[in-house]
Amino acid sequence: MRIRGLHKSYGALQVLRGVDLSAPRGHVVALIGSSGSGKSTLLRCCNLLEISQQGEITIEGEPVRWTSAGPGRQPADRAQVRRLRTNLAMVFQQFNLWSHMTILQNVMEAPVTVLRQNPAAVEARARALLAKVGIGDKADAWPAQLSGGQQQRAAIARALCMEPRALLFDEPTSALDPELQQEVVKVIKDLAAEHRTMILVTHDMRLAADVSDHVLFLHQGRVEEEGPPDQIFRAPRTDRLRQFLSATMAV
Ligand SMILES: Nc1ncnc2c1ncn2[C@@H]1O[C@H](COP(=O)(O)OP(=O)(O)OP(=O)(O)O)[C@@H](O)[C@H]1O
Repeated sequence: MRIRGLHKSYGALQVLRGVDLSAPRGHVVALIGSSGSGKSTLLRCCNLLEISQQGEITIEGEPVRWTSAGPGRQPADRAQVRRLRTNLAMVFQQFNLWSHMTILQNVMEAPVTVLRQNPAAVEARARALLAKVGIGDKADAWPAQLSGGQQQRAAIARALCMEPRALLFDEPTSALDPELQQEVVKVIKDLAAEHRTMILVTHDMRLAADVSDHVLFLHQGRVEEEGPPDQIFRAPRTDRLRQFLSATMAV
């Protein structure tokens, strides 16, 4: 995925002000920055959940086509949007599992109804993914019967079941108690070790340092500094990043 010169405003509020981002295949990119710096907005613009007003988005070599070049632009091709969204699975802070479906049904739902894949094949894949994230025994449970960490792992299995080209994580551990965060962190680390393409918004600097190949530090809608995690976390170049890290690490 490649983004060039992305701008996004909500009314008079300029949230993204010319952001570039590259997430080559097999790489993990972490987005860090203080609250309100535009991290989630950038992630949501990547998969067109939010529509940016300016800039280019290219996914798997395919540029998004727009109706016009102006601020009122919309994606021009609905089929393209569906295809691109299918290729970019998103994991949210609040899990967003469907409460009226079992865990297995949650994981199977999109591949069966959206991709129209064979239910028996999807079920086998879903069960394998639930086992992979360590909740193979919870297939027939309801979401409310699971801990937050188990629900988030189910949400990750659901994203993986779409066999996406890239995974987008929006603060996947923020809603969890510290002891439950670790089980989700382990799953994300395992996925990073498999060289999956991932973009990860996180407040957890240790997670960002452990799993990412590249880190973007956003400040007021701009990329203030970027680089490999060693540089970002051990040898920050800008005062803003130094201040951000010392404030974050002090918490
Ligand atoms: N739908 C929206 N309508 C209006 N303003 C919005 C909307 N979504 C986000 N914003 C504003 O855009 C700015 C950036 O928000 P965003 O959620 O992208 O920041 P963030 O860096 O992810 O913050 P956090 O770490 O707190 O989640 C904030 O000022 C926020 O209030």
